[in-house]
Formats: sequence, C-alpha cells, structure tokens
Amino acid sequence: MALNGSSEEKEQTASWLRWMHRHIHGSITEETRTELGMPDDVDNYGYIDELKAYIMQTLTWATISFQERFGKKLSTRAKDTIVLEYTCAGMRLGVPQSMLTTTYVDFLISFNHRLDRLDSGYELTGTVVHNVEASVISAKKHWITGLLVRAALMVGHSLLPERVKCKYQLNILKTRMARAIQWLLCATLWLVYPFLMLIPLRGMMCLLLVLEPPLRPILRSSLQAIHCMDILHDKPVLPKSKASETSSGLPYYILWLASGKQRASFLQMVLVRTLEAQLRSDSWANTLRAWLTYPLVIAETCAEYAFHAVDDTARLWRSQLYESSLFHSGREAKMPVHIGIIMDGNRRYARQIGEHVLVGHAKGAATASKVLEWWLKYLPNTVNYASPVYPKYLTCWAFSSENFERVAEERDGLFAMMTAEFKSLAFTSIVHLFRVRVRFIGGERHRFPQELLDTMDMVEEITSSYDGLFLQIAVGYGGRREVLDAVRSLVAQGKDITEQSLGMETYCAQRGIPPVSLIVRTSERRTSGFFLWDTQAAELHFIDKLWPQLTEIDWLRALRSFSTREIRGGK
Ligand SMILES: CC(C)=CCC/C(C)=C/CC/C(C)=C/COP(=O)(O)OP(=O)(O)O
Repeated sequence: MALNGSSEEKEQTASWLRWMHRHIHGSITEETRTELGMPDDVDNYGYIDELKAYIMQTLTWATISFQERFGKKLSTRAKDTIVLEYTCAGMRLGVPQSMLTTTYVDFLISFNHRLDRLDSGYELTGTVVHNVEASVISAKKHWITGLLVRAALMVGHSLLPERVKCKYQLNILKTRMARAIQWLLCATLWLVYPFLMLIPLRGMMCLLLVLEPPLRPILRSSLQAIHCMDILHDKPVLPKSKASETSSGLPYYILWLASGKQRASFLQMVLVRTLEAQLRSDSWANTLRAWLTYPLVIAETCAEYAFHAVDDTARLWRSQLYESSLFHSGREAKMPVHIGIIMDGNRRYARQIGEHVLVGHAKGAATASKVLEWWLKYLPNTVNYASPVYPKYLTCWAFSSENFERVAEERDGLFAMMTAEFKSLAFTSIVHLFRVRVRFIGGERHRFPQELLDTMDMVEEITSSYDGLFLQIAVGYGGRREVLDAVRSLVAQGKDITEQSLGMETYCAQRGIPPVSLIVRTSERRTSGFFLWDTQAAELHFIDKLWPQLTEIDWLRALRSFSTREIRGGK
C-alpha cells in the first residue's frame, strides 16, 4: 500500500479494496449472514462495521508479522505507520474512525479485545474463512496462479495470531504433508525475501501476467472496475476512455504496471518491457519485430536507470549532508515556527515540457504532497510530537482569489484536482501519524463546486481532534480580502479598529496560529498579498525554479537559509 503515493494511486487502492470487498461479500451465504447477524443492506456490502474492522486488523497483523518474520525487525514508527495505512484504508471503506486505532500499542489492545468479543459473542465460526477459502481455490485460473494462491493462503495462515490460527483451520492445511509444505514455503520465503523485495507489488503482478496470459483480461476488467469507482461517490475516478487503450495500442493497464511510488523499480520496468513485447506479438511479423528490438529496449532501460541511479545517489548524499548540518550539528537549529509557501510556475512548467496546463498543475500537486512528506520526514519518532525546534505550522497557497478568473477548463480542472488531493490528504497515514490538523482558509466559498466544499469539510472534520502540527491550505485566498474581512468583522462587533484588535481577526489569529516566520516562493520575487497582516516580520526565501521542479534540497536549503539569519525584530 502506498504510504505517500499519488492521490490517483490511493483512489485506485481504495476502489480496489472496495471491489474485492464486493466479491468477498458475494461468497458469504445467506446462512452465514443470519448467523453473524449481518444486516441485509446491500449498500453496506453485507458487512457489519465490527467485521470490517476485524478484517482490517487481521490484515494489519498479517502485514506486520510478515515483515517481522521474513524481513527486518520493525521500529515502533514503522509499525505505527502500517497500522495507520490500514486505518486509512478502513476509513475509506466506511469503518467508523472510533473502531480503528492510530498506534501499534493501541492496535494490539483493540485487536485482542475484538478477538475476545468475537469469541464470546456471536460465533464468527470457520464458515466465513472456509467460504472465502473455497471461493479463492475454486475460481477459474491457470495452474501457476492456482499454485501461487495456495501458497499465499498457506503463508497467510501461518501469519495469523495463534488463537485465530487454531480456531480457523484451512481445509488445504488438514494433512501432515500440507503442513510440512507450509513450513518449507515459509523457510524458502525467509531466504528469498531480500530479493523478492526488489520487485514491488506491481512488478509481481506484471510477472504473473508474463507467465500466465489468461490473467490479462482479469486485470483489465478489474482495473476498469477500479477506475470506474470513487469510494465516496461511487462514480468514475478516471474517464472510461482512459481505461481501455493507450495511444500506442497497448492496454491501459501497462501504464498502471509501469508506475510506482516515485519511479518504477528497474526490475519492474524490465518486466513491463517484456510484457509489452509479448502483447505486441499478435502476428508472425509483429512477433519477429517485437523480439528483435527487445534487447535494444532493455539496453535503453538499463542506460536510463543507470543514469537515474547516479543522479538519485548524488541527490540522496546532498540531502543527507544538508539534513545532518541542520539537525545533527550539536547545536539547536533555529527554525521558522510557521512557513508559508507560494507555489508558482505550474503553467510555465507545462509549457516547457510541451504539455497541457493541467499536466503542470498535476505535477505541482505532486510537489505539494512531497513538501508534506519533507516537512514530516525529519520529525522525531513520535505521535505526540511536541518539540519546539521544528516548524509546527505550514500554510500552502493553493488557489488565489484571482485564480477564479482563469479559463473555465483550467479552473474546473484545478477544482477536480484539488478535490482529489484533499480527499487523499484525509487518508494519508502520515497526517494521522503526526496528528496534523488540516484547515482551509480563504473566502468566496460560493464559487467552489459543492464536491470540493464537502471534501474540505470532511478533511477538517477527520483531523479536527489533532493538535500535533497544523497544515493550512489557502483556497480562494486574497490578502486584501482577508484584511477587509477582519475590518468588517470588527465593525459588525462594534469594536474599535486598532492594530491589536485587527491583529486578532486575521485568518491565522482566529485559529490561534502565529504569524508567518518564513515565506517560500518559487519562480517569482514578490509576495502577492500573501498574509498581508501576518507577515510583517516574515523572512523571505525565493527559489529560482518553477514549483514542479522543487526538490528536497531546495526545501532543506530554505530551512538552512532561515537558520543562519540574524533576526532582531527591529531591536
Ligand atoms: C495538496 C495541495 C496543496 C494541492 C494544491 C493543488 C495545486 C498544485 C494548486 C496550485 C495552483 C496554482 C494556481 C499554481 C500557480 O501556478 P500558475 O498556474 O500561476 O503557473 P504560472 O505562474 O506558470 O502561470
């Protein structure tokens, strides 16, 4: 599951989960439903929330056990993150937040408690387990997949908590021989785990498609199902046309298989190229052409990845150097308390790469998510973060009041993009891990589409109890408008307009957020009215790059630049 994947990736993951959900629902018989006291409600997919929470928690347990058994020992933070990933997925599937946990310690308590309740209350029985097992085993598939599915069931079962394992025995594990095979499988997995981890999940799926062509239509149709569903509104996430074929005539799932958290891994790419060659081999002449050019295609992929590997290593070293000079130099680095970011240059970037302006905005949105990652990345390992030496407040200016005047196509595209990004924010594990309270500031709400407004309300609501860090997103924001609103509010309250009273009415002050200490802006050297009142003492840091080109080093450089400035506040 993508920790910081793109919002599109998260939409896909959620829709995928919901799609599987529907199928599992299909395997639950009327009898089981009555026995479990499940409501007959189709919208609920036949699951009571308790059972959904139980499934999410079992998966959480299995993932953590898998990592610990076959991979490396996990830190508390890593475990917290896994718990949160499933919590976010559970929330997207409609499990009430109160039934899920945000830390590993709470997860253990809650999981054991849930198991106790399931044991003593209604019998969860092996029926559900056996029905799922039967439907998985009996589904029509090629022998390779059949074997893999059995192996996955065996390994998966070995990862369950002891008390669940002995209660819900799988049919395929009844014989001594099967249990010996299970033991062997686990031992083999332990040996090959480090190599397996080099191929991400999408690479594995690609490998399966290479080995077993009958699976291709299944992936195509399930991806169509994924693309056709948006978890909150049950409507298409991507236009249907995108789900069929790419411009080169290959199925759309190729693009999906070739994507990854940041860049697809090398082995994944080799597998994608192999699958492409197979897919192109639809006639004698095409087969010959595809396989003759195959070595060249692979050589090109190797060269591309070698270049990226050098580039990435250099970047990593540089950011590590910056990081250590900032955070580990022995003295406490001086940090801005509140950083305000003006993202500028998306359209120019799109023009530079010869793409539609919305592609520039999409790249810009990806950079905004990366900034969130960089902001949180250097924090100490804690959910109850309280260190005074790190920027606690971050404000990103996403949409200005002037942006309403852009052409309808761009404006509507931006609205759709912001809706997807903000929705994704609500289900981003690091937001919950660091207890980031998200709030939106700005005016002219009536000019935004209802879906965007609902999404903003939902994000604010989901994070309303958090107080670790604060993320403000300015939408429909204009500096003059903010001052005007403050004055109008004072007049309406019949108060005197003084420096002090006006200072209490700004968007930040109303939320208890301190004035901005550092403004970071890309590509231009002006502040365009950003927090007109609350930036009197703000330091400015301009970056001569377009917003989508921003890197982690630029972010660290901004922090370092602030830490070296002498700030006397006029004294
Ligand atoms: C999560 C989150 C905060 C998402 C925000 C989505 C996003 C990237 C909004 C930026 C929109 C915008 C008007 C950027 C300025 O570039 P420009 O269009 O003015 O480019 P130009 O200066 O080249 O014309």
